[in-house]
Amino acid sequence: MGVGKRAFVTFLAGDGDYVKGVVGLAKGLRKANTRYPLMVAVLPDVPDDHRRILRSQGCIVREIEPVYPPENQTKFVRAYFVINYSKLRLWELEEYEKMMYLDADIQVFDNIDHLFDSSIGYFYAVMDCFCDKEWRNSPQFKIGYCQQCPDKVEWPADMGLPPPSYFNAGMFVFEPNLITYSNLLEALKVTPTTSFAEQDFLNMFFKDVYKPIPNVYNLLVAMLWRHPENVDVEKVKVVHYSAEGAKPWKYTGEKENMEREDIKMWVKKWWEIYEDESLDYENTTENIVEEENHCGGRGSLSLNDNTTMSLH
Ligand SMILES: O=c1ccn([C@@H]2O[C@H](COP(=O)(O)OP(=O)(O)O)[C@@H](O)[C@H]2O)c(=O)[nH]1
Ligand SMILES: OC[C@H]1O[C@H](O[C@@H]2[C@@H](O)[C@H](O)[C@@H](O)[C@H](O)[C@@H]2O)[C@H](O)[C@@H](O)[C@H]1O
Repeated sequence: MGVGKRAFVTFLAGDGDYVKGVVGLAKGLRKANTRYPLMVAVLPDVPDDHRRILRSQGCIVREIEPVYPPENQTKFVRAYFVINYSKLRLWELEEYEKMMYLDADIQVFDNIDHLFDSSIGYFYAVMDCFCDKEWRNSPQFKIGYCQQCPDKVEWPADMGLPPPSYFNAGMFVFEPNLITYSNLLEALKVTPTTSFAEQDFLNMFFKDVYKPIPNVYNLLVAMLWRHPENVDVEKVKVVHYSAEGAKPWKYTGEKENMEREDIKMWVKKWWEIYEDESLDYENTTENIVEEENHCGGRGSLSLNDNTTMSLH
């Protein structure tokens, strides 16, 4: 693996509007003064003009091949979740020692570079919630159990052990490694697909090395109404707009819970970053520094401590 090289990485598929999420994420990371670049792992169906937009925002654009699960009759909670198995390609990026994956519907409002210094050998992510109706076919939903409030409804002894801690796969800190990558692909071939697609698969695969981290690093907006007692809004660093109707770039406020004042506030904060031209890569100092360091085209910039971020 790459000695010391670190990067954020997100995933983009299709020619739709998730590209706006990635632009927002790139600008949010820049505003948070991260030291590390943002790579965008794109499927072949991401159009050239979207790739150009991402490069113009200083992102590293890397094409990956899709990963499909074995043929199966499972109905994913959302049909398009099948493309999310392509996240498994990220373990092939061995030129990086550590990477932090972020969904395109995530925004980083505070510097989280310190997460890259976590001990090696573990998989770091935030625990998910089982209360959304999308979990209605799960045993935990059927008895009203959620790991966010394990004492509210006790796990019945006759159902065996309670499920192990289960993470949301929209944000995680991991170490690319070709052996892990090969093991992931081999395991996928023999693992039946389930409702939450690659999120379920990754939870199964990394269950012995998964280390929960505080939800300030991936606040699922549904936590605001499902488990407000577990949320300290003042300390939130990362917001995950995963609830239905919460994607800021297509927010209308019409879906359930979207009329909440706190949702409106987080969507407004996302737009303030997205529309802030001073955060566009071409208007930032590192771009100027880069051009001073390199005659001609954009190369990789040797970061010094006071360099904010080089998205190149
Ligand atoms: O048409 C799509 C759908 C999903 N995604 C990527 O897959 C991630 C997971 O999908 P989504 O955000 O809809 O899942 P959620 O976190 O809302 O459950 C997105 O954040 C994007 O990075 C994408 O690029 N194009
Ligand atoms: O493909 C499975 C997806 O599973 C996760 O989303 C879910 C999860 O958060 C549930 O708990 C919610 O109920 C649901 O709304 C939401 O879509 C990840 O955020 C996403 O990146 C991706 O891995």
